[in-house]
Amino acid sequence: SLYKRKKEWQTSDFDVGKHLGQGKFGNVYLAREKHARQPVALKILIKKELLDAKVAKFLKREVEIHAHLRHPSILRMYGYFQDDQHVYLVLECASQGSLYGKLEKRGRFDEMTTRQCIYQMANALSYLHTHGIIHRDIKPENILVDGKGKLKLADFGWAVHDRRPRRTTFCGTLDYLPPEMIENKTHNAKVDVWALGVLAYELLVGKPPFEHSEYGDTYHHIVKVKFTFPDHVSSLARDFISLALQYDIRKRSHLSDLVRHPWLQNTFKSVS
Ligand SMILES: Nc1ncnc(NCCc2cnc(NC(=O)Nc3cccc(C(F)(F)F)c3)s2)c1Br
Repeated sequence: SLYKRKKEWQTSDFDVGKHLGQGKFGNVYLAREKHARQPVALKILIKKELLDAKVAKFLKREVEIHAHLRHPSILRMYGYFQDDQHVYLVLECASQGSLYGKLEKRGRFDEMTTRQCIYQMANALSYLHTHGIIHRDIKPENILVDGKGKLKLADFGWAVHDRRPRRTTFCGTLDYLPPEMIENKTHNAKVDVWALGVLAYELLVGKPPFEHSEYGDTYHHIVKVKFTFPDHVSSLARDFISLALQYDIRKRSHLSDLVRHPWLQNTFKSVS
């Protein structure tokens, strides 16, 4: 099987099939590894683009982190290989695509579906934090759905082994960033707790809590933690989300407390 392979993979070990998705630095294809006859997702990255964008070291760190992770709610990275133009990531295939795609189609999820999603992601994050890893990029685009409707956290492009607070700069959407990151203060694993609160809100409501057309307005609403719930959101869901969206990281719940929150109790773990 994929686990017991001896030598390095090469492209001839795979039959490449349909295009699954377009990522920031390359495309993802459905592929079959010829010997194990197992479907995988093959992410093909263009070396020149990685070098031009100066992200090669991030990718190296991601592979080192991701390849060693084993958890039912984390997308497996079986390995990687390269040739002169490309880097290939050999990934578990999530046949139902991304949670982003499902959310876009449905508009928003009901509470039961949302609770199942958040329960699985809270456990995946708890596993990461126990291993000293912060994901730092939790959002529906980075959460995939397998054939049985189980969620798989993916894309550890921004993940870090972080045992000490560090400074970093971000580009891209602010929606999921906590105050301490956009105010460029030190940050820690609690950034993922904040993002889990944003995720729970977005799945229930259909858009993230601080979304505004102007960057400046989003910034202002995040640092003031200014958001409102539509009437249909239950009081238990509001309580859960409010515990995660705390400005002060000392007041922001630990994941270990959130996984025990009444809102997440006895969820039956799959997304229809
Ligand atoms: N149906 C599907 N089933 C399985 N997978 C699918 N898509 C791939 C999901 C990913 C998992 N892991 C990833 N990792 C990276 O992309 N890493 C990456 C890439 C470039 C630069 C960098 C960095 F250098 F910036 F960090 C880091 S993409 C799909 Br659609």
